[in-house]
Amino acid sequence: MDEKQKSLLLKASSQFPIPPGVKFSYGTAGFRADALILESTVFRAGILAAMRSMKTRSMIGMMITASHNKISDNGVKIADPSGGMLTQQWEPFADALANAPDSDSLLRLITDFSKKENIVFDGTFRAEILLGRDTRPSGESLLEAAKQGIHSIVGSVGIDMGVVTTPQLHWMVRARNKGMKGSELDYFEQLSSSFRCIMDLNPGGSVNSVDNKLIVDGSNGVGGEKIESLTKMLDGLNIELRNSGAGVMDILNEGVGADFVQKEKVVPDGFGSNDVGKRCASLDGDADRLVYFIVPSADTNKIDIVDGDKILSLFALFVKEQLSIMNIKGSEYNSYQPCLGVVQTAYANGASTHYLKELGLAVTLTPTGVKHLHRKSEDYDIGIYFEANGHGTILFSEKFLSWLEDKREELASAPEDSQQKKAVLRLLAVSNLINQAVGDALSGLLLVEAILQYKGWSIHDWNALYQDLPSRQLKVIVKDRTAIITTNAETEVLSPMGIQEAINAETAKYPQGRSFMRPSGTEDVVRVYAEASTQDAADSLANSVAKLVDKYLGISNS
Ligand SMILES: CC(=O)N[C@H]1[C@@H](OP(=O)(O)O)O[C@H](CO)[C@@H](O)[C@@H]1O
Ligand SMILES: [Mg+2]
Repeated sequence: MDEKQKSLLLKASSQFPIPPGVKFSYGTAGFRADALILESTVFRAGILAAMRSMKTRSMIGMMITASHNKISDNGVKIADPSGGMLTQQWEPFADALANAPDSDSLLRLITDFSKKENIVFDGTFRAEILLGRDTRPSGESLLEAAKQGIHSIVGSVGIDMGVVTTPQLHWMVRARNKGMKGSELDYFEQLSSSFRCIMDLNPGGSVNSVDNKLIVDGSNGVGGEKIESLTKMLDGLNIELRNSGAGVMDILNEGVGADFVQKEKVVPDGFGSNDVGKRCASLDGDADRLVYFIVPSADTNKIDIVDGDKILSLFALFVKEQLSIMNIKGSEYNSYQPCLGVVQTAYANGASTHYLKELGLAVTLTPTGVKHLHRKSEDYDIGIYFEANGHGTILFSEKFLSWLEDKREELASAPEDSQQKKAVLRLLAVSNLINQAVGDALSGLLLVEAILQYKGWSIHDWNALYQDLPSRQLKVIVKDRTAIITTNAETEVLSPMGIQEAINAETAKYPQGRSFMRPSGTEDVVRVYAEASTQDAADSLANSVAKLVDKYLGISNS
């Protein structure tokens, strides 16, 4: 590194001292904290993004968001060239960078790491970073900090995409690195044209046969604004947007949004007795999560949640159906058997896992966090993953897509009503509609709507695929959650010794009982999950396990 680069880094970083007494960690969802203490972290993440761009010789993404967290929080995540999450191998460097106490130690870290990774700072490569932010007011000043970080590496440029959803930014990075057009308009065009294509292939054409009104809770965030732009380009879908964030009293994620709805299981603000029985959906604050819900009666504020597991089940059912239409016995299609796999975490409702296995699908569990689910899904020709909280997508392998393209050509002259041809065209359209970089509430919503239309199903028909087992989640504050070691996709505890046997003994007391504990990757708590055949039983099992956590690891336990 030459003297010019060194002094640029020293000078710029001295403008962004780290706040005293805070430890930052690039957890499951990037850096996240109160926005007031994040400037130095975002500045340093800008440096990291530029270095990642130099290392990969590709465009990198940087998204400023704290998703479903409170409006006063913010955060930053890096998108790798594929549009996916930053490689885990760089996470320790991200942590070290964010916590370096002063400019000199920061410079030393950068010098050492760049030597190890063979990154040469000679200004010859033009590192490019696509920048996006959600609607949080703190986003603007943090964006400036990010730019300063990027500019402190000679030859690096930041391209500001403005206010976008997290999945939009990831999509743009992926598209641009594939040499395709990657503006917001391109994103909307791709989603709307592939949606139209699937709808046109539906048995009744794009004319809607089921109740087509969908009410969307935009979480008072960026998703609402974007869904309005998208809806303008769509026919065959009637969306009523609520909680758009436009009103003076509308506070991001407060009493609204996918996280609130899925965790609290009560109606979000702006919904009520007039919505009984209607098809409703909630996005989260940065629109990478999607859940549906039904208000079952005017007498309660409770809702029936149609969560990520049910979205996964609907997608899996649809894809499986298309594969079996293509795979007519005795036809040439038998020669290649595409492998369809589904990926969940331990939080998936047991009834969903049972349903998917009954469908004959390969179901795998991974640890919590979409990076784990995403990576596992890449093992399949078609890998579908979802977290129960509504983050998920469908991944198509290059091999499978080129096989589908060949089939399309072969069937070009087949009659318009050829079922095989339609199935091929549908799956190709799904691969264009669904965001293959990360889970995306907008593209997920369009696919749900298109499939419901295809099947002629109401939200009630969909919800009846299986009935969720009653479940309960609790948080327990412990002395040191890093003392916990889990295994088997976090379903079992290895350390502290003895606790797993105690959990097993509790769980065995309950019909259809299942429970586990794990340290959260985003909060300083231990999460306890339990399910059983009745709500009372699930509550009681969760409480017993929480007591065990407290006994073995609690604050009072010295
Ligand atoms: C039970 C639960 O919902 N956990 C969430 C939560 O992780 P924790 O490690 O459980 O804090 O935040 C993650 C990031 O948003 C998300 O991927 C995950 O599903
Ligand atoms: Mg989110």
